[in-house]
Amino acid sequence: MSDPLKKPALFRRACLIGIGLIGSSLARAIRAHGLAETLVCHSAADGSKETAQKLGIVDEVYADPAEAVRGCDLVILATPIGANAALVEQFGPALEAGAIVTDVGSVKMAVVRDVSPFLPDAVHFVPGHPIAGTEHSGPEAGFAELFQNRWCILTPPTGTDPEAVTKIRTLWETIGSNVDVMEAGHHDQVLAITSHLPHLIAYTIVGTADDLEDVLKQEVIKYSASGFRDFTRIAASDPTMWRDVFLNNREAVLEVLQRFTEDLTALQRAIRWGEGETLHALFSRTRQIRRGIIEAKQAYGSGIAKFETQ
Ligand SMILES: NC(=O)c1ccc[n+]([C@@H]2O[C@H](COP(=O)([O-])OP(=O)(O)OC[C@H]3O[C@@H](n4cnc5c(N)ncnc54)[C@H](O)[C@@H]3O)[C@@H](O)[C@H]2O)c1
Ligand SMILES: O=C(O)C(=O)C[C@]1(C(=O)O)C=C[C@@H](O)C=C1
Repeated sequence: MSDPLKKPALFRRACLIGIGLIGSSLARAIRAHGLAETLVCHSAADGSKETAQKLGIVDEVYADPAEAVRGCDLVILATPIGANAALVEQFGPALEAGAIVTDVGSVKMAVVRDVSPFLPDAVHFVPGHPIAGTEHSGPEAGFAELFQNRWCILTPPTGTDPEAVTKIRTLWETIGSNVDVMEAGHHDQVLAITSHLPHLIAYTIVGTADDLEDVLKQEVIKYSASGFRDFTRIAASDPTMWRDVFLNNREAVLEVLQRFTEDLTALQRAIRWGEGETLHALFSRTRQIRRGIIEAKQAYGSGIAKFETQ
């Protein structure tokens, strides 16, 4: 018999579209906090959904996305952003009135552009982006604690039902995230410099090292227990996900890349002409910035600083 005193779950039936690193971490966290009575998923025919079922992190798996979302009051898109439009076109007509659709994509303007046209009027769309991840992919790489003490940014378009936004905020806060709400275009500009450009630099530097002559390449591998190793971790991130990020945040990335290239050229000049003061002044400024970030993270109680200062 069901317990009459038991609080109902935040969602009756939730569906994950995509059950890789982020989708499976969410599935585990939703399960751990009892946020959905039933949890189902659809994913590409790459073995993800079968693995998720074997891991016991979802109740049901579906090969057809429209079948997966039927009867759900929450649908979470956790696929590479280039896959969104075709998927929502398929499952949009099967969504029930009042359902909330959200996502975890690393770019927000393009997601709103791709998803909104295929959603029925009676469905609420609350785009989201957890600022948490690793270089690993797939359902086995996920873990329930991934979002603890991390930011999640929501970018609801003007006019979005406030109750739907509150429910998605509650979902993220329950699994341990700090939530901020901002406009999608602003999100894309901020993430272009804090996440997308660093990944582009990591992909470039590792590619450049790999293009060196054989002897040098051996040394790179041998001595990579230093700063270079951190770049190789980032450069191991999922190629499909990151291709889609750069293709879908083109303007903002090109803008910061332009400024970065100018600053790099100025540094190149300072090195060429022996301008030690210029170099010292920049390095002192950036050292202060790093210390400020660590202090701010400690103030927010984030676990990030703990790992980064080791
Ligand atoms: N990896 C990160 O660090 C990170 C962090 C925050 C947000 N994100 C965002 O999360 C999303 C998922 O990234 P991830 O790291 O979990 O990737 P992942 O590769 O680990 O998982 C992707 C999942 O999507 C499924 N998929 C791919 N194409 C599909 C299609 N056409 N139809 C149905 N399913 C499909 C795959 O089967 C897999 O289950 C991306 O939009 C990414 O921008 C990633
Ligand atoms: O820690 C990592 O591996 C990440 O790259 C995570 C990271 C980031 O750049 O901070 C990557 C992409 C996201 O959209 C959000 C988080």
